[in-house]
Amino acid sequence: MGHVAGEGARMRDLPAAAALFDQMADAVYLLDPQSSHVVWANRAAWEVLGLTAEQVLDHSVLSLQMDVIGMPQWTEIAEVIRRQPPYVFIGRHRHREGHEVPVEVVTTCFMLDGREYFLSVARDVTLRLSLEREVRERQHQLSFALNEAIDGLWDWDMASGELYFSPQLKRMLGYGPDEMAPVLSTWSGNVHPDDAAQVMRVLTDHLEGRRSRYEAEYRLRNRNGHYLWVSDRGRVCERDVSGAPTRVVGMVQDITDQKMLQFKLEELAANDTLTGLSNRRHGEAFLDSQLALCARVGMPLGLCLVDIDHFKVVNDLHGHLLGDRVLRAVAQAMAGELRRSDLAYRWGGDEFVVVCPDTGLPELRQVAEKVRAALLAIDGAALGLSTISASIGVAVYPDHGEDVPTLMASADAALYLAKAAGRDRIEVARPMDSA
Ligand SMILES: Nc1nc2c(ncn2[C@@H]2O[C@H](COP(=O)(O)OP(=O)(O)OP(=O)(O)O)[C@@H](O)[C@H]2O)c(=O)[nH]1
Repeated sequence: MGHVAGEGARMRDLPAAAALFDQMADAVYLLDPQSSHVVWANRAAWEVLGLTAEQVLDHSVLSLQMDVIGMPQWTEIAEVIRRQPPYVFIGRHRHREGHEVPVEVVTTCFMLDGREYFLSVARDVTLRLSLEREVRERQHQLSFALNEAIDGLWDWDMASGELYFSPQLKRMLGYGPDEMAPVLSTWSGNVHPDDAAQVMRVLTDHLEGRRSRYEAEYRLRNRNGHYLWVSDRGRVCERDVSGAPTRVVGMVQDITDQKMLQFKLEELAANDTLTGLSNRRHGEAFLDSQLALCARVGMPLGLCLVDIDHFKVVNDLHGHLLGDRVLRAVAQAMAGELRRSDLAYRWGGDEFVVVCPDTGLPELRQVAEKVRAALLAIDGAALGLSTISASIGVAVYPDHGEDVPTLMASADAALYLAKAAGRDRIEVARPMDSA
C-alpha cells in the first residue's frame, strides 16, 4: 500500500490490490482521520450508496453517514477509534435516492509512511436487522403464549430431568410463579391415583413409539387439594442420535367445566354412554314404575344383579380401553338374551341390573342362566383374554323384598354369596323371613 500515502492517493496506483478489494461484498473505505475525507473506496462502497466512484472520493464521510452530524462529533469518534480499535458501530448510510442503508461499520486505525489512516469496512445489515426484528416479534408472541394463553405449557428435558411449568399452568393449579419444583414428581404426584396408571401407560406408549402422541384426560390436584379435570397433550420434540426421546413438550387445558357438563348430560340422558344400555337413573325409574305396576296387578317381578368376575384384573393387566370393550361386549351379550318387556341397565362400574316384570323365580333362574351362558360365550380370545364370566344374584318381588331398596339389597346379598362360593354362578336370595 506504499503508494497510498500521498495526499489524495488512489488505489488505482495499485491495480491488483484494488481489483481484489473490488471483489468484496462489504464496502471498504480508506479515510483521512483529520479531514474525515474518503481517500479511497472499493466498488461495493459506492454501489451501496448509488454513487459513482468519483462522487465518493474526496467527500467527507460525514456526507455519507447519517448518524455523524458534524466535525466535532467526528473528532470525538476519531479519538475513540484511536484508543480502542477495532471500533464497531451500527449506523445508517444515505443512499443517493434518499433511503437509508443500515450498516455495521468496523474501523481500524493504522500508520503508513508517517501518516495516519482509518480503514472502515461497512457491511449492509438490512437482512440481519430484519431477521432480528422477526425473532424479537416471535419472542413476544412466544412469551405472550407462555404467559397469557389459556392453556398451560410444560417442557420436559429428560436428560436433566427438569420439567418446566409455564406461569399459566401454575396459575391454573393455584400456584405462584416460584412454586412447583420443576421435576416430574411435582406433576405425577398430583395425578389422581385412579387415573395415574392409565396416564403413565399412555405416556410410556408414546415415549416408546407405540403411540404417535401423548394424549390423556385425567384429574390433577390443585394447590387446595381439589381435583381439576384436565386434557393433557404432548409430543416428543427432540431425540438423541440413537432415537431415544430427550425432550417432550405439551399443553394442559382445564376441562373441569366441560366434564361437569358432560357428567350432568350423561346423568340426564337415558343411556349409559359406554355400553348403550339404559343408565342407572333411567333403569331405577323403570324398576320403580314396574314394581308399582306388578304390585297393583299382583304379578311377580324378577331382578338379577350381574357383576363381572375379576374385572379389575382386566383393567390392570390390559388397560381401561380393553376393559371398556369387555363392558360393551357383556352389555351386548346380556341384552341379546332379554325379552322386550325386560330391561338391563348399567348400575355402575362392572355391575348390571336386569329387571324382568311378570317373572317369577323359576323363569328368572332361566333368564340368569341364559345371561351367564351368553357371557361365557363371548369370544374372549378376540379381545386377547380368556373367558369372561359373571356372578349373578337374583331376587324376586314379593318373596325377597316388597320395595326397591329391599329387593336390591336381597339381590346384592345373593351376589355376595355367588362371589364367595367361587364366582361364575347364580345364587338366589334368601327368603325374607330367613334373612
Ligand atoms: N374399563 C372400565 N373399568 C371400570 C369402569 N367402571 C369401573 N371400572 C373398574 O371395574 C373394576 C371393578 O372391580 P371390582 O368389581 O371391585 O372387582 P373385580 O375385579 O370385578 O372382582 P370381583 O367382582 O370380586 O370378581 C375396578 O377396577 C374399576 O376401576 C369403566 O367404565 N370402564
